[in-house]
Amino acid sequence: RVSSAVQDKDTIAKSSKKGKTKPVVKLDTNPPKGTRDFYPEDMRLRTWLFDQWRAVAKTYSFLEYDAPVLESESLYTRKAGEEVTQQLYNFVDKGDRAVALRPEMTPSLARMVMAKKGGLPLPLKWFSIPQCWRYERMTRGRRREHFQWNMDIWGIAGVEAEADLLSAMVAFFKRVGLTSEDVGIKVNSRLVIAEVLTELGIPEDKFAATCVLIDKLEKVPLDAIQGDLEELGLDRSVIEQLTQVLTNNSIEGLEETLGPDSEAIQELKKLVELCEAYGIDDWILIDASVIRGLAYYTGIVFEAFDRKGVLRAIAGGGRYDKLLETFGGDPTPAAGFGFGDAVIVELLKERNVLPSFESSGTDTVIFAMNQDLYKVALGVATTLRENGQSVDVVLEQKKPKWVFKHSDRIGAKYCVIVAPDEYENGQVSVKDLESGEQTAVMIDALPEWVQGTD
Ligand SMILES: OCc1cccc(Br)n1
Repeated sequence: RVSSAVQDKDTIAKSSKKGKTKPVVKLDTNPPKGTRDFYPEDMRLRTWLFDQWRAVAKTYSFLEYDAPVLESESLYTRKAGEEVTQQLYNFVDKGDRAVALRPEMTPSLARMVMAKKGGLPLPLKWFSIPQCWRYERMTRGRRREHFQWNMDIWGIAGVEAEADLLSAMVAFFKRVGLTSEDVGIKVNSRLVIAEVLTELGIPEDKFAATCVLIDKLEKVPLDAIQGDLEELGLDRSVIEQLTQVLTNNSIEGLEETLGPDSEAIQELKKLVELCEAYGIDDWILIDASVIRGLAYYTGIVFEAFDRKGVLRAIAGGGRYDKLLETFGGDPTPAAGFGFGDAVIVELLKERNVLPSFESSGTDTVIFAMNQDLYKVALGVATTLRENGQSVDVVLEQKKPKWVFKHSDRIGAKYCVIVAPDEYENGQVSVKDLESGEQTAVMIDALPEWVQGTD
């Protein structure tokens, strides 16, 4: 029985066969709410972006890993009010298990590291490009999935890890044609907040949730989080004093507040020195207002942004030394970043540095002028493919006009025509689709011809 939802007249096309009306449900061709289809041209862009991410990961000697998109919900049941856990794409499966589509990759990575119980030689530098999910009421029509380049270093306690990660982030920006005029990376340390909260007598077990609240303050006025503050037992004056400190955008300014012995100041100074050694200091800004919305960050945090201030954060990351312990694992230092696929593409389009993806990448379209020569064309196609060309065989009898139009539409470079006259001389006709020049080539000489093409 077709569900009542599709019984309405708009979606049923009546097909009358022998007078019987058999309702045919018209398929809704949209992808599920908040998700995207990637048609070939979209896929070429996505593959190009992932190739840039993989190339940088390789030059930084990071190894690729992956994990299921479906995880136990228990990986994300942190009680710090983070957006990412409040918008979990979760459900109970047919085995009555509480599961979720991963909203981020770091907990899966932590699970994988923990599963090896110290059997993994540290430090490890791993990367992944997982599709991550959230279930947001479509009030704002925002996406529910994105691909996020994750780069993480486990086993290094010093800011050397953060500096290497920042350098990798900059290497990507430079690789895709962005400069430090286009993008900056704000750097802060949650130790700044920790030291201020300690000074104000706030117990350490409230730090994470306070950070999440402060991060929310960037988007909503203080009144909107008053309830959360009271729930945390935080006096409004604490937040006002804290936000005062967070307006600092220099180490010197912070030093006045925190004093020269501050651990936060020491680590920020060292990180800046290392960034100078990487040659990326012109990308880096100290900005004490950067908190990031994930509860598990424990030290340095950073956020890449477009300097015109038009777009949302491009990428973000930081140190999360306690994550494994929250899963019952051994204390293991860790730092990493996440880099979404949507904002960076918006930025590249806006800065006009996105390559064109119109061409299919096909080198040669081949067709037989008549059916008798079809098998000859297949042999020629095989020779061209075995010599490394991407070859599109016209699989049905078509007139040259159609073939040239098709070749042009897919952006092929050459068209090989198998025609009776040339074939009698053991040749095919090759048309250079850019110059329009057409020449006869011996079939036996095609490997050399391929080598001579660009
Ligand atoms: O950046 C937060 C996030 C998580 C999962 C999916 C999407 Br879209 N966005």
